[in-house]
Amino acid sequence: MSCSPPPPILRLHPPSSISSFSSPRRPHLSPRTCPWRLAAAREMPWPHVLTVAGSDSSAGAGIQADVKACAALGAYCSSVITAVTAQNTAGVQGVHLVPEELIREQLQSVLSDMSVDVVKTGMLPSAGIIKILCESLQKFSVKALVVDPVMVSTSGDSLSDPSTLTYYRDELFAMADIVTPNVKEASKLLGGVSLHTIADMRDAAESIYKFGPRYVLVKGGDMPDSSEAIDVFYDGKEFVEFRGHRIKTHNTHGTGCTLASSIAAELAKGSSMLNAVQVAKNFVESALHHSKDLVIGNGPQGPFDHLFRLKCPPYNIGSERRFNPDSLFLYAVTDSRMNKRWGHSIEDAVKAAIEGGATIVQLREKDIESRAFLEAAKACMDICRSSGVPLLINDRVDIALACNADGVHVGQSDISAREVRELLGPGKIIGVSCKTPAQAEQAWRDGADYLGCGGVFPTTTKANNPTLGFEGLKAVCLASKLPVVAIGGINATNAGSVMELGVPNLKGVAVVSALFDRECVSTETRNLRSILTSVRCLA
Ligand SMILES: Cc1ncc(COP(=O)(O)OP(=O)(O)O)c(N)n1
Ligand SMILES: Cc1ncsc1CCOP(=O)(O)O
Ligand SMILES: [Mg+2]
Repeated sequence: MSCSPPPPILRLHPPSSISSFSSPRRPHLSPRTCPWRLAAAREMPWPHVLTVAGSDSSAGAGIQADVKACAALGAYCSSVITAVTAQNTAGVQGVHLVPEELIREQLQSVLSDMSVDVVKTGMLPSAGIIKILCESLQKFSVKALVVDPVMVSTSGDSLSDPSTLTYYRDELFAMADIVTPNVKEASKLLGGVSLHTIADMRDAAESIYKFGPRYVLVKGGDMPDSSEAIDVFYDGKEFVEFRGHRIKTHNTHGTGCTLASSIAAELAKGSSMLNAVQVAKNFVESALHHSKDLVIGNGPQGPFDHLFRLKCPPYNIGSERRFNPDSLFLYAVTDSRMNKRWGHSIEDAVKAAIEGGATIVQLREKDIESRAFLEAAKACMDICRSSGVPLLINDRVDIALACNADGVHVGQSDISAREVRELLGPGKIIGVSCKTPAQAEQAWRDGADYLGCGGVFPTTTKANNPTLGFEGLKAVCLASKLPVVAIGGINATNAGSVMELGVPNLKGVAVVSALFDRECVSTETRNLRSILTSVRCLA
């Protein structure tokens, strides 16, 4: 690892340059002085995040992003403003620090009165401000502390004094539940090491963990040359890689603040840390995807729309896991007969497929009793959640409900997609097998998220299944706006030719025997993935 050059230092106006407005002092409210408010809080508690951060005049990042993200995820967000920045889509033009006494006062006002669940920190520009925050956190206990060590803006401008480094490392991190540096911030925290690989990110997470937080998330969104945005999560024992799709957009201003405040919102709602990070990643990815074409400002980096769900079809509102059609890229569909043949458990087979790069998994277990199926499905859900890979259940809505799977895949002779939607609710993924344009039209009307189309080639995995060939596949794709995954007889020899059809809504291939009727599932999956990736790169 080599050292990277320091970012440019921006002028930070000293606190003395700000005139502080003095108002007549009123006592801080407490349940004792205001008992009727405690009764109201008991009736309807609202998950509450307090953000301690800087104001961003362009409203893409900072306090403004935190308030919008929490609102979108259903948490109340109060704010303690540490600095006022002048910035736009071109960068940061100025920074004024709020006087320390007023920061202390804001903290006291909110924490003494408002039953804060989680504190999330953003821009903490001076060592004095970090000290005041630590004192307040010692005085008022909260459920969790999320520290986003904002030091450099995405435009490369410095947002904190170098003296804060020691206070972050020695004081604040020890109180934090999670610390969420990006690679530049991780590098700064660790004295300038440069991070180029996932292995470097793991090392950095381990080193930052030693400063005392319970969890570390090193964000890899800035790592170059990858179709995936990989974040490394570390709990002191194990690493989890959160893989997201890299959205092609210039509207990324405020992603770090949004991710951290979304984690805080989910924790305030009662999530586990791993689940909070997963929901936050999905939320940011969806917001970026929905804001790809926004034009706000003339600079190189625009804001995105935190409230994108207000514009989504009703069945998507409130869903925690939005379906990303790109996840159909390499769809692994299990088969217990094949697993038995090779002595694999369902869990081991799913683990191996994910290790090899499967982007979505379906449990298609035709010969298994319900109780055993549910046990396996629950174990597979844990495996898939911790890798950020969606898990669907074939045919069995009851099993999907019982294990809280991400969705269900049904065919023409199964329960209809409309009824599945009724049962599963708005946030789940529903796939429907279609062989004709008329079936594709019906699936869309019924609220399906994607179509499975095949058999494209002859297969022995599914009996009496007519072969459609490329013509049948293309006819279904062209008849629908829904994303399509091709299935049936697809293997390493012919997968490339399927993707080379170049139909825009054909998003990937679903495969059973070429992955699972094999000794080494991870090797077969890895091989197929690299074939698909090379076709995509050429397209
Ligand atoms: C991705 C995908 N596409 C198609 C199918 C086939 O579903 P169906 O027609 O219901 O047949 P069975 O799989 O239930 O035998 C699928 N499972 N997955
Ligand atoms: C479930 C299904 N639906 C259409 S073809 C098929 C079987 C695909 O299995 P394989 O990938 O082994 O050909
Ligand atoms: Mg079926």
